[in-house]
This record gives sequence, structure tokens and C-alpha cells, in this order.
Amino acid sequence: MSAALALAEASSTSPGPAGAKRLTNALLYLDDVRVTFDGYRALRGLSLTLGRGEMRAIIGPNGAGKTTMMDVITGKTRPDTGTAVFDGVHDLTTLDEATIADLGIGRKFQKPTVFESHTVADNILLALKGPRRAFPSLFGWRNRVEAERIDDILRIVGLVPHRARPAADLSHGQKQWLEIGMLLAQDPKLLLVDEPVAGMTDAETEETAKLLREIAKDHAVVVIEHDMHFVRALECRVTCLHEGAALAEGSIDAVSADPRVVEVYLGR
Ligand SMILES: Nc1ncnc2c1ncn2[C@@H]1O[C@H](COP(=O)(O)OP(=O)(O)OP(=O)(O)O)[C@@H](O)[C@H]1O
Repeated sequence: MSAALALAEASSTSPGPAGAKRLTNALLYLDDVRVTFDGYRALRGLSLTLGRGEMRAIIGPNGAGKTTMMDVITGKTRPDTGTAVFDGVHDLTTLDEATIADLGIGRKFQKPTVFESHTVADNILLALKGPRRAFPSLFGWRNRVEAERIDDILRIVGLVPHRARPAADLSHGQKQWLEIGMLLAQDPKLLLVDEPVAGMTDAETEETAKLLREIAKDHAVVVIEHDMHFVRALECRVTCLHEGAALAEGSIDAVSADPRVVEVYLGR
């Protein structure tokens, strides 16, 4: 189905956030997005539709445009032309990075960036959404709510036994999970995760697939990844990008059996 058709099918008159009319029921809608860097066409008509609560894996050869796509979604890169709509009403091509993050799009880059000298629990606390110290009289209540939220997040990312350790003492895989936890603390609607298992052990990779599947029960997630065993373990729809556009999309079995995907990516 073409993205334009998907938009038409997903069209709805249901009210969006703040009563605005939704353009689409999809959480993320990209259509014919084009980005050029100094004459190089990094995105050449990329279209992609992500449903609410959907997890999607993005694969594709180096230079296919995966990172550029994330940059467009987060407002880091402005497309030359094309449509990028979040939550049915927000035109991502006109918003800055801070505004887009506030809308509920969280991004995790490949390299973990945690506060090494702080404890694991404090890293989550520092990332929690919402103003602090605004209501001193509610401190006790606030602390309790925050403590419960921190516990929840540490449980999801499997770091409860490590909560009091400095982040510097964690393994590489555990630091990645902590950063995913910090992303969750921001309460995003959509998590963008770039190559989370690069450098992980097999056991950590398996654990990461499990935790992303858990997170995907309540959030939409887009994962860029080259490790096909991991992509299979995510048990989600897969999109293969090539030369700045979607080459194939479907189940892991369908996409990995697609001769075009084998030719440009898997067979190399
Ligand atoms: N700021 C930039 N200036 C010039 N060219 C760029 C810039 N950013 C990306 N490119 C080029 O655009 C193309 C797409 O890059 P992109 O990083 O999106 O690919 P990718 O699919 O994420 O690749 P990888 O798997 O290697 O991370 C590449 O050829 C890259 O060199």
C-alpha cells in the first residue's frame, strides 16, 4: 500500500491533542520525504507509517538514510520537501528539536551517555519528566511518587539489583539499558533507538530484545539495527531502507527473503 493510500485509509475526523483535527490516525506519518546534503540525496522520497504502540525495526546498508530519517523525525534535519506528521496533528518539518522532544519523541543514540558518577537510581531521577521543587509542601508525596516510578523503570530495564551502584561500574550493556530507562523516564510516546546492541554480548542482546518488547507494550518504538538475529527477536514489522527510500517492508521472513533486500544488504 502506498503511503498516500495509507494516509487516506487512516484518515479520521477524530479530534487530536488539544482538539485539533487529526490528519491521520498513525502515530508517525512520513510521506515522500527528501533531504539533500551538498547535492547528495540522502533521502529520496522516504515514506513510512507507524501505528500507535507499534514497534518497527529499520534495516539497510550503510548510507541508506536511516540516521537521516531519525534526524528528520527529531527536527535535527529539515527536509527539502515531504510530509512528517506526529500524532496526527504535529508537522515535524516546522518544529525545533526541543518542541519535538516535548511532544513525546525520545531518542537514544548508539553510544550510551549516562552520568557516570551518579548512581543508577539517580540517573533515572535526573531524567524524570516534570518540574522539580515547584511545590515544596508536596515534597513527601512527590518523593514517594518518584520513588515508585524509579522502581518501575528499573524493573523494566532489569537494573533493580544495581540501583545504588555508580553508573560507571555498569557493563556496556547495562549502561545501554540505563539510558533506555532514562528515556522512559521522559514518558515518551515514541522511542527512537539507534543500534542498541552494538558491542553487547549475546546474552545482553537477548535481554535487550526482551526489554524492548516489554516497552513496546505501552510505547511506539523505532529501532535501527544491523544485527538480524536481534531484529528477529524483536518480533515486529521490518522496513529496509536503500538509497534514501523504503525498499521493502513486512515481516522479518518476508523482508529477508526479498531478493532486492538480499542483493543490496543481506547478501553482502
Ligand atoms: N550532515 C551531512 N552532510 C553531508 N552528508 C551527509 C550528512 N549526513 C549524512 N550524510 C550522507 O547521507 C547519506 C545517508 O547517511 P545516513 O547516516 O542517514 O545513513 P545510515 O543508513 O544511517 O548509515 P549507517 O548504517 O552507516 O549509519 C550518507 O551517504 C551520508 O554520508
